[in-house]
Amino acid sequence: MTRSLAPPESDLLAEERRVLRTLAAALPEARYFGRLRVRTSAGERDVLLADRSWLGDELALIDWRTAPLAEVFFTCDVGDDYELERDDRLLRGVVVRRHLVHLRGGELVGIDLADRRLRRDDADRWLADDRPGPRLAPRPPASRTRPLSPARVELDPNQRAAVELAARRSLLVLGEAGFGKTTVALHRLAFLARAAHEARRPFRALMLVPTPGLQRLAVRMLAELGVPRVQVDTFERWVTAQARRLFPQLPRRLSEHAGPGVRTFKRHPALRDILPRIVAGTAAMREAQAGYREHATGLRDLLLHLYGDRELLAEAAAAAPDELGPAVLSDVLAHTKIQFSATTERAMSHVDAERLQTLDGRPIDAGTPLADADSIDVEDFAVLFALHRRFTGGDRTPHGALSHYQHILLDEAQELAPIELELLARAVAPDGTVTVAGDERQQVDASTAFAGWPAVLAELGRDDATTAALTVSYRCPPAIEDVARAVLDPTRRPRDIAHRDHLLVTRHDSPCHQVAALTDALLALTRDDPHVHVAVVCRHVETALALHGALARALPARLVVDDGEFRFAPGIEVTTVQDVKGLEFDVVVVPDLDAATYPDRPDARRALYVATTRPLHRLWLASAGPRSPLLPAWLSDHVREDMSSATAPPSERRAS
Ligand SMILES: Nc1ncnc2c1ncn2[C@@H]1O[C@H](COP(=O)(O)OP(=O)(O)OP(=O)(O)O)[C@@H](O)[C@H]1O
Repeated sequence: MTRSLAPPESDLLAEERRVLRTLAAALPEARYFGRLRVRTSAGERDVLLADRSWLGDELALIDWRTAPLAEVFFTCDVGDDYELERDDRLLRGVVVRRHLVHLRGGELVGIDLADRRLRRDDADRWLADDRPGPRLAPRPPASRTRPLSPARVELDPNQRAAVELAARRSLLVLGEAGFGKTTVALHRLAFLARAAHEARRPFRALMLVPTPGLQRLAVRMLAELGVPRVQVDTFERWVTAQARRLFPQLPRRLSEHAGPGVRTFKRHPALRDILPRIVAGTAAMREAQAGYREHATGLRDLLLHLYGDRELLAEAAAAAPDELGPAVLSDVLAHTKIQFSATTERAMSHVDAERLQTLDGRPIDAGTPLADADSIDVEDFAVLFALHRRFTGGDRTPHGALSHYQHILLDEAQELAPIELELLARAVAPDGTVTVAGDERQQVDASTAFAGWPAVLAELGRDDATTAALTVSYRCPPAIEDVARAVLDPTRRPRDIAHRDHLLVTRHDSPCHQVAALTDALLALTRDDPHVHVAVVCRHVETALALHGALARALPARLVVDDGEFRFAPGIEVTTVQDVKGLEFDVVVVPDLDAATYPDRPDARRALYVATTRPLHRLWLASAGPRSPLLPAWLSDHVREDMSSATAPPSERRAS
């Protein structure tokens, strides 16, 4: 309902205008997002939420991201008592006012109270709307039961045919997100394990997934399916263990500070093309052998010849100039130089070991550019196996042989590089088979150059694999699926925008406004639907860290980045696109749908596709600032705009 302002609301408006005038007089460029008035034993005072701190005679700005009083703003309502610990003192008070403000061109255009918005309309009148902030509709009680575990679902005929394919055949499982690829692949594994058991054949299986989160989920599902003795790992962990066993002389330290170009180069097919040059011996290798150079040609030194030889790198880069530009080569050369320098501990091995630790007990190089000295990259292991194979014709060393499996299941296989697939092909036992599950639309590792499924099968030596294309969607409601498909293909029209409850699209005046809206909406949702599992999925780790810091002041939100420690249970988890591959949640919030985070580029489309295809029930797309061009055009009418972006101030409208 919209109405004129009641007298107390008019008083509040006048008060807010005074605050704004006072601030403008003291700091003409300053802006603020909200006001908190507290009463303490020293009297009442106002603080303004801004993006910096400042203390004036009558007003104080506090940084909304870090100030302790900002926590009071996000966690308390008007009338609430609060207590803050600061410098061993307890600060107590009562919240007297708490509201967000909307400014445009320095003019006040709106004030958001807990249950109302005061706003200036097109004719310059101030009105009050009974409008709470954006809300996610709770799931209907009937759909609150946990979805069936993939281990317990009734397979459809298409899925069953794939699962029960003759045991000697390899399988490629394709389909859009949520069509049951992982489900089919796991059931296939169970089917093969049973068949081997019945035939009294040995059955050793390996399942590789891209993230620790999916690894944990897969382990659970395999236990539910009753499949014993399957090793589930990420490729990185598996290859590290294999390399450590077969090449124990390699450096123990894994690098932590390689530039982004290093991973791209080391996983790129063009790198493989120059390996024969190392096998034949480069000029530098011949000089080393002749004793003119310091380095011998031990296995690891081959990496120095491979990555430290500018001419050889340039030769590889010439084959893929778009992906392996000068920045990539500089990253590789600089990183190689550091990796092959001695650590300070080694260079100063004559000094007492204890004196080579920092005060907090860390190695003296930690946190310095030398931190990666004498280290190896996880990507080097596949390269070393490839070199070793090219030199010796096999995968055996004096320390053992590459492990072999009767079955290898590769989930999310679109992320694997050719040199990794080449190694995995050799890990399949002579009578073994492979299941490959994947979706090229979900390829998000920026260092992978995906060359298509025929190329993947060829690398694995499985051109004869049977392809199962899954066609039934099981995870996302149609309204969400339509959004996800249109993210990939903007010409796709929605089948169904009737189910509005499934979707919420908002744009906020600032990150502070956005955090306030997310906090309020998630608190309301978890109150109405206590068993809901929510993921806030950011594209970048830095955003996840910052947003978690802001949300965790008011909500029991957990941060899950890199370690895959999802609870798979009710709660709120702040995470990244990379971490949620293959997973699903009741509700997904994409909080960074802005133009800088999701520009009109294929990699951004794929990342957004992954994020938008995780929800079982609700999807909230939110942004502060210019909206991403990837938001489907037909959704524009459904965006709930914050004040300033929706209403130009009268002065601007008159001018235009
Ligand atoms: N036949 C089925 N009946 C009911 N539910 C199913 C069926 N097959 C799969 N599901 C459910 O669909 C959801 C998605 O399945 P799954 O994770 O296997 O899909 P996916 O294709 O691997 O997805 P992604 O590409 O996102 O990894 C899961 O909740 C799973 O339990």
